[in-house]
Amino acid sequence: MTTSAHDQRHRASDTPAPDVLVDVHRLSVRIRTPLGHVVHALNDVSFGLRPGRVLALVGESGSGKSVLAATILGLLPANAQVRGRIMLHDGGESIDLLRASETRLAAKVRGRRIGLVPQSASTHLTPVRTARSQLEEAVRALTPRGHRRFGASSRGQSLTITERVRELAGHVGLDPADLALYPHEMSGGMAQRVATALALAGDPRVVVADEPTAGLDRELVHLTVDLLRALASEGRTVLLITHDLGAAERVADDIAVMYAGRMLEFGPATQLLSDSWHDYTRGLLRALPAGGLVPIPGQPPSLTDLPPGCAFHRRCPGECSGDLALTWFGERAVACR
Ligand SMILES: Nc1ncnc2c1ncn2[C@@H]1O[C@H](COP(=O)(O)OP(=O)(O)OP(=O)(O)O)[C@@H](O)[C@H]1O
Repeated sequence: MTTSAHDQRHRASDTPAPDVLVDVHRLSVRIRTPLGHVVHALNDVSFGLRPGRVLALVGESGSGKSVLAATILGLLPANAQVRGRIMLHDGGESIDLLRASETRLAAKVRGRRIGLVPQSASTHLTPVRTARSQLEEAVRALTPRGHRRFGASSRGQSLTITERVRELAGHVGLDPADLALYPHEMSGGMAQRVATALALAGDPRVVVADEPTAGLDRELVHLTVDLLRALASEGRTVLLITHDLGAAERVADDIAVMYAGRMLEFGPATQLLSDSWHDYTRGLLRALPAGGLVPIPGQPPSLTDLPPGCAFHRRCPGECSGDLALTWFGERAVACR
C-alpha cells in the first residue's frame, strides 16, 4: 500500500502532474430537493483526466455519473451545493472550474475546451432546424470571426463555416447529405453523431459523452466506440459516462466505478477488468453476458438516506473493511478493500 501515492494524488490539484488536463479533487455535491430532502449525489470523488485517454465512468443508475459531468461543465442546478476542487489545465492556463464565473465558463470552457455530448442526444437537437443549420450556428458562435484555423485534420488551413461544417460531419462519419435532415428524420445513431459534431464544433480538448451508446443497436455501439477512440487518438481526452461496462471495456483506457455517489475503484481498464479488486466491480462483471448475466442482488441505497459506513455494505458478498477512503496503489485505487 502506498500512502505516498495517495498523498501524491491529493497534492496533484495544487501542483498538477504535467499530463493532467482536468483534476477533480475531493468533489462532493449535495442537491436539495423541492421537498427539502438532501441528495448526496457525489461524495469525496477524486481523479484526473489525461490527454489522449478515454476514462469510462461506470455504475448503476443514480450513482452520480451525470451529476459529475454537470459539475465539470458548470451545469448543476442552483439548488446544488458543491465542495472540493476541479482544475482545468489547458493552453498554459489553469481555470478553477468551481469558482469561475458563469461568463468565464461560457466564454472559455463550455464548447471551447470541454465539449458535451448530452444524454439522449436527439432530444437536445432543435427539432425545427436541419443538422447543417445547427452546426453552422455552433461553429459561428464558437468562432466569432467566421474564419480561422480549425481542427486536427486541417491544421494550417483556414476554412469557411461551410467547409468547417462539412469537415465536422466527416469527422463523425456523417454523409454530407445527412446535413439536410431535421432531427425527426434522423435515426438514433445519426442524431448522436450530429450531437457529437456539435460538441466538437469548438475543437475542445476534452469531450464528455453521457451514455452515448444507450438505446443503440450493437453495430451502432461499435461505431460509437470507434468514434470515441478516434477522438482520443487525436489527443483529445474523453470522459465516457455509461452504465454499460461492456462498452467501457471496448473503448476505455481507464475505468472508474461509481456507486451511490462514491468512486469505489479506479484503474487501467485491462487491469481493472481482469483483476477487479472491489466486490461491486466483480458484481458488475458477473452481470454482463460474458459473466453469466448474474444480477447483483438488492438495490443501491437512497441518496437522501445513506447508511453509515460503506454504502455497498448491504449488497456486498465479501468481507468489507468499512474503509470508505479511496486508497491509491500506483495507478489503481480501491475503496473498502
Ligand atoms: N436536479 C436534481 N435534483 C435532485 N436530485 C438530483 C438532481 N439531479 C440528479 N439528482 C440525483 O442525484 C443522483 C445521481 O444522479 P445522476 O443522474 O448523476 O446518476 P447517473 O449515475 O448518471 O444515473 P443514470 O445512469 O440513470 O443517468 C440521483 O439520485 C438523482 O436522482
